[in-house]
Amino acid sequence: MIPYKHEPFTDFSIDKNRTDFLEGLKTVEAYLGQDYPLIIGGERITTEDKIVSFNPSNKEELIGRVSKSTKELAEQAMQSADKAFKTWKKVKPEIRADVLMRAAAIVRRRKHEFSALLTKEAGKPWNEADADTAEAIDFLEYYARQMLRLKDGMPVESRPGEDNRYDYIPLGVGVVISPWNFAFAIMAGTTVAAMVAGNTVLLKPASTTPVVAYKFIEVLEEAGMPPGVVNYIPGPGSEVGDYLVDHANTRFISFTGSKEVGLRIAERSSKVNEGQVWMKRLIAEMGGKNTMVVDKEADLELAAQSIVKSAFGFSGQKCSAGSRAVIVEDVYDTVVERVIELTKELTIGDPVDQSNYMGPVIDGNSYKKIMSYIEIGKQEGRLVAGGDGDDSKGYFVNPTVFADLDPNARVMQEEIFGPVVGITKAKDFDHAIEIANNTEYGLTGGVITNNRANLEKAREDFHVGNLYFNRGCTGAIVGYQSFGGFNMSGTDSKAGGPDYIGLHMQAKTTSEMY
Ligand SMILES: NC(=O)c1ccc[n+]([C@@H]2O[C@H](COP(=O)([O-])OP(=O)(O)OC[C@H]3O[C@@H](n4cnc5c(N)ncnc54)[C@H](O)[C@@H]3O)[C@@H](O)[C@H]2O)c1
Ligand SMILES: N[C@@H](CCC=O)C(=O)O
Repeated sequence: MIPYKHEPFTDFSIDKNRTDFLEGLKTVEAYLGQDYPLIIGGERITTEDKIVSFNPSNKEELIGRVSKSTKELAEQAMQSADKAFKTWKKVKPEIRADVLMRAAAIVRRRKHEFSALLTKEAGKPWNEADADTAEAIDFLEYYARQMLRLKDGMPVESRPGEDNRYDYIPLGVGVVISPWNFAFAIMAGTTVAAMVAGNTVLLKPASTTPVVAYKFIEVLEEAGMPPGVVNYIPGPGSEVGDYLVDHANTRFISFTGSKEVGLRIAERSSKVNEGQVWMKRLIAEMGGKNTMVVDKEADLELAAQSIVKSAFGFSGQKCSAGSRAVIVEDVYDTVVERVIELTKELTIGDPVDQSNYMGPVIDGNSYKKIMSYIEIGKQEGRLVAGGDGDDSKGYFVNPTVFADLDPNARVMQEEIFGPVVGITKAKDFDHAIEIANNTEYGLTGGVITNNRANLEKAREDFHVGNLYFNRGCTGAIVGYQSFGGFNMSGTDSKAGGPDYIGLHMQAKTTSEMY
């Protein structure tokens, strides 16, 4: 097997690549508005009640109507996953890994179609959609290889006349609950990490982006996944999610989403229900309130560029987004001025048009939430860019910058999950790190400085799971910058990291005397 290397991003300055992406859009446009069933035990099940997926750039454009799971259907899926586990766990790890490698090849062949679907269903600009698809391919390639690394367990010591072994075995049925913001990569990555380890999966994708998840299950089937190994059961989190989290047969839950839902799952999953003979394992990846720190000895253009890119890439709808900046007072005015200039240059509109840097936010609820935070920001700080939006056709919020905020202001503390960045002034570098740490989250952070001692100070004291020096704080690459955070950002389960697959297994010791 060739060594893992991440999937390169598409260079859209090349004519051929632009044409290919436009072809992808045409392919997707030809299947817009279709109905999609649930997939339980390989069987297609259609329900009357539907989840309706719209294009967030154009509320009138229907992406698809997806059958909606109920508790009864979730129960059926649980039984099917339970049955499939009995055989899937015995399938050789090499064969399980093979399904992922084949799936990666299929997605790679249909790369621009998948990205175009993300542009339509999630409102992703071309480069962001391309990165999401590339990350999905990376998860497939990387986790397949990681499984092969773990398939023979770990070496342990033996004594004369004794053979000791340390093997990894799968856990059981896992519930995978995924978010809409990396509708392909995170949905696919969390699903295949669980299945390649020999578990079976109940996948509940986010209700705003269920179509891309359906298309991915089709890919897994084409790649040789047996029926029942991954069951596709979109449905309301409050009904289907709670039911499966509480279920006595659920062995583990892999959740990615907000702090609020993550904590609810943590609480419910810790309760032992009737018939349950294990403590459920929880992998939770939650929100962030991530800070870009700018020192006085720094490349100030790089600082401004990094703040803007981290804040407004995919309209700030990344858990990694740099939603706050802390700038040392000596360079504060210069950096803020440049951030304002760069922000005002950003283009916003339907991401189908490649020239738009930013597309919409995901839906009406998100639009309302972001606009209400913008009103709060106007009371708390100095609005220096943006501050408005337009939801007449789609959900567009202009990139918004608040300066001169108190570090404890709400817009500096609460996850807004939209194109809003708050800026505050620090007396010196130590003060900047202190402010950067004054949040309940601990996901990503960035430091822009040319001072080696300050970089080392940040390495030790800036308490985040993913810390970046002299670059922005988004865009972790599978296998290179394993991703996951501290504190209220989750269980620091590092997606795309060398120990991630291990979280989906349990170690068994056997000791034989000769
Ligand atoms: N740390 C990470 O790796 C990471 C990655 C992406 C997104 N996020 C976070 O996700 C959030 C945005 O995504 P979102 O809006 O989809 O989050 P969300 O918490 O609203 O929803 C996430 C998933 O949970 C489901 N859900 C809702 N209620 C549930 C319940 N009671 N039981 C079980 N499942 C339930 C939803 O249907 C969805 O599938 C942000 O907070 C962002 O920071 C974190
Ligand atoms: N892994 C992504 C963020 C995922 C959450 O939204 C990044 O590093 O930007």
